[in-house]
Amino acid sequence: RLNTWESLTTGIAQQAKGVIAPKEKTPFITFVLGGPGSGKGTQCIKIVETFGFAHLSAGDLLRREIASKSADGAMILNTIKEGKIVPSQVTVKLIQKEMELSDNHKFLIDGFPRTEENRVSFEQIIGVEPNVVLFFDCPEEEMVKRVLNRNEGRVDDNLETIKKRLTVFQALSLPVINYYSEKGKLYTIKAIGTEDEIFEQVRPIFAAFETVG
Ligand SMILES: Nc1ncnc2c1ncn2[C@@H]1O[C@H](COP(=O)(O)OP(=O)(O)OP(=O)(O)O)[C@@H](O)[C@H]1O
Ligand SMILES: Nc1ccn([C@@H]2O[C@H](COP(=O)(O)O)[C@@H](O)[C@H]2O)c(=O)n1
Ligand SMILES: [Mg+2]
Repeated sequence: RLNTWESLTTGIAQQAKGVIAPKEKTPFITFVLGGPGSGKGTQCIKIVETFGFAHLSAGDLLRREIASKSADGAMILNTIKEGKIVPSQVTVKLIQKEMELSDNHKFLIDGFPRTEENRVSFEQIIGVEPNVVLFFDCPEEEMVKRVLNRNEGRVDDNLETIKKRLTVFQALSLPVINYYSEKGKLYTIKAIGTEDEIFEQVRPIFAAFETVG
């Protein structure tokens, strides 16, 4: 059985949808990592505006599942309330669907992979590795302050859940960050200062890839 990218590039997924042309361009995948409130989503908006990526936020896709009252919705809601990680199969399928529907070949995958299990599952199902991994490195105190001020009505933006999310980040997400560091794919951003100051650290990373082609 072909993985997602093999079927996209051979045109099988498109033909099934009634679209004839296969995807012509090699995918360019960026994983966007960092603790809760480190500014991933905020910087992704700027990257999309400047470099024309498609933004896929794993958290947003999961929240959309809850809102649509899908079969997994209740399980996802409970998991997010607890600050835990949703089974990889569920999250990767949501990302897969968005990638297949997109006309873009440049993807910013925000808040994923959160665990080694997420990472391996993506490699197996999607069949590609990231080109770039961004890590927004932010002090815990600042992350807590930002999340508590976010005011978007998220069920996990309260002190109790934030503490759990920080523990999960340390225990399960840092190993993923270390993995990509060892592979030479990690770009660490000092995620303090104004949004614009932080973006000035991000910009040259993608600018360098633009000139390479
Ligand atoms: N540089 C910054 N300085 C101060 N506040 C910021 C900065 N960047 C983002 N924020 C604010 O901090 C909050 C969290 O930012 P954002 O939602 O981008 O974080 P995130 O990493 O996506 O978090 P989560 O993992 O919880 O989704 C938002 O209210 C955002 O407006
Ligand atoms: N790969 C992921 C990403 C997110 N979750 C769950 O969603 C919560 C919110 O995610 P944000 O990226 O918007 O902060 C997160 O705390 C997890 O509960 C997940 O399970 N797997
Ligand atoms: Mg976010």
